[in-house]
Amino acid sequence: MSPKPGLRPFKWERELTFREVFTSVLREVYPPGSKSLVLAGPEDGLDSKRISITVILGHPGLLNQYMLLTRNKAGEMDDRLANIEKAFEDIKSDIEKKMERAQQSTQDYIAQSQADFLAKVAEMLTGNDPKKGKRLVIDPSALQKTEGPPDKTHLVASSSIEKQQSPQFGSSSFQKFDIQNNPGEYTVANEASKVETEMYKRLEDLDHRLEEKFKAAEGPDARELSLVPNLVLPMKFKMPEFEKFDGTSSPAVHLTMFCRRMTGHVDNDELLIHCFQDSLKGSAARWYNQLTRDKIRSWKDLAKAFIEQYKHITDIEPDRITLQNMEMKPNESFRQYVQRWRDVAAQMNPTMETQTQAFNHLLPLDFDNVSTLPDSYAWSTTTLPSDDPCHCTINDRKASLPVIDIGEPSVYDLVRHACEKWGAFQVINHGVPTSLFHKTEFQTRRLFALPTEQKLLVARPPSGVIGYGTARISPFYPKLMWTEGFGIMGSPMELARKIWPQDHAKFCEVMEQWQAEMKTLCDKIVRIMLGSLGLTHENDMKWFEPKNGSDQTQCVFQLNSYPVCPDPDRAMGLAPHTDTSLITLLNQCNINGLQVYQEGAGWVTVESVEGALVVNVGDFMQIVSNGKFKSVLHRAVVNNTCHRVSTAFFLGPPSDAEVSPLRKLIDSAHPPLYQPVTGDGYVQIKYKVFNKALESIRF
Ligand SMILES: O=C(O)CCC(=O)C(=O)O
Ligand SMILES: [Fe+2]
Repeated sequence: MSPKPGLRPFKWERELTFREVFTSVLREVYPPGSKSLVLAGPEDGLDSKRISITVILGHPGLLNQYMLLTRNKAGEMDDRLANIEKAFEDIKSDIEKKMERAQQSTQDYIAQSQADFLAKVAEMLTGNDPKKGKRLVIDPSALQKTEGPPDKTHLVASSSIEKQQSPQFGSSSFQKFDIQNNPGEYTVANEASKVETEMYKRLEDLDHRLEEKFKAAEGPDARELSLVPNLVLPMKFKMPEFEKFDGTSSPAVHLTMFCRRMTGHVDNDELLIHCFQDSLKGSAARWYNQLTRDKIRSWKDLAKAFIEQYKHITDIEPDRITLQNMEMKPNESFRQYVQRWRDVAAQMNPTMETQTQAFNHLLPLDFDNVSTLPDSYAWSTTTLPSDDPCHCTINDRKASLPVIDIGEPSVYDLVRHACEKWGAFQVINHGVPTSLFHKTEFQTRRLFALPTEQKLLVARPPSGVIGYGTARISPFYPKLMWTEGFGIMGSPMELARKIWPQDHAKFCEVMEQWQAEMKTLCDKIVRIMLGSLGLTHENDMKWFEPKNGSDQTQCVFQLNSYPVCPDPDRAMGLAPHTDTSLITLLNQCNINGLQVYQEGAGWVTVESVEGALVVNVGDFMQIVSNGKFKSVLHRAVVNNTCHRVSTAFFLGPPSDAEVSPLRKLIDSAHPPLYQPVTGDGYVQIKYKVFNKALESIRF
């Protein structure tokens, strides 16, 4: 409201208590000695909501038109204020007492309700008929004082200024008065009664809600909900920990894993049905919950319904190649990667490869903690394909792999002969320092002597080459191999730093030196091999020469470890394979284990010669030589006396180089035997068909 016309308004706005309204206005704004003042009523701008007061200093000529308050009048007001204050204090303390009582009643009631509720739940759980359980009881004495309509106390003030509103329920504003914009009279309600009424209402609500809850709990009979109401849990039965199925992996794999966990109870249909829900989560758990007894009468029914429900997932299961190609993401920890890999593997058809088997092909055994040969490592003749030469047990001791002195004048003939007959030979007098042999072996042993956990810090991904892991050929055989390996390409710095954060320099230095020596020696040997066929690097294998100063050949350096084996006759170090290289330089580190296969002779042990290196003809050399040189089939066996290590350096063509039989070796009598392939293309073929790769590109 606007002030009276003609008055000069003076506004003073601040939050006020009831007391302040009087004391401040009368004593401060109009101090003793003031002649007169005009105190505006609500109609003159008293804004009760904001507890503000507009005091209007009137023009002296107009003063008499308004109510005149003198100091005496102010004294009267003081007295009345004191009375009102006292009344207020009384009301307040009354309210507080009643509030306390009401609060106590509520607490008692809630405690009582909770006790009743728990009793009901206990009854339900123990199988007693919940309907006969205790009813929810409200202690009437606790609420006695709150019954009946709330009474009201009216305080009537003689001045419109004294109007006040009752404090808000639940607010902490008992000290504060609102001045209601309601002329005439003001009322202070009996707040205690209001509080109690409110409480009572809330308690009723609560009672109602609890009753509803009980009804819901009692509602459908627990027996109705169970698929197996008559289930009796076997004595001492403990629910196994299941891997939870969430509707996104293969249902068949899940069923298999579930049944494995339930070993010993697979004939107990009711138990299987009951436990199966524990192996589900999310939408799959919801699917289980809507099953009814008329549909699920046996475990078979449930398994069938489950497969039917999730069969679409089986249709899209990934194949093994998908798995092999799953790379570790840059920001992924190894454990996360393993989990992701397992998840994908779990979607594979179990007949193709079970999850566990699949992962075994990636992570080597913790050899230190195994004293007997696990079944998955036990090889027999039936483990190998029937057309595999491993079936042949002949070992002609008289035949042995040629040892060739590289400085000999007849080296070309010797090499040519060895490559044609054996696909391999041993080379001596090669110029690689003996001390480097020792250092390399030392660092190799140092690496493999580390605890498995530490080696797993640099685990090799399934389709990867570098890092620690099983033999890369492992997925092609049904049994696992007694070996662990570490792949390097170029500098091993990144991996070595993860293994030995402070102490990797020597390892890196030695491994790099060895690779450099091996590369030089490979070049020399390839020249001799090609030369023995009347060819040269420069003219016949242009891709072999460095382009723009950079060497494009692909070199992989593999460290192998074959720990002492408790049952070497039934174990396999490295199963038969040919190398995916032009040539391989192998250091047996003075312990026998390598065997090469020779037509008519069978598996021949390559006797370790101090300081010698084994040269294997690889698949690429067989292609470029148009089959003249044989890529040697070889394997590694294990022993029960000493921990064998070996190092293999594989020299390959640049990944984009076209590899095909060299032209000079082709004429009408010698047509090309192999289709051209790129370096990478052939590696992919090998990943798919393994030992049949050469055959698969044959014309
Ligand atoms: O350790 C051995 O003797 C054989 C190693 C081997 O053949 C390979 O790493 O490819
Ligand atoms: Fe090999």
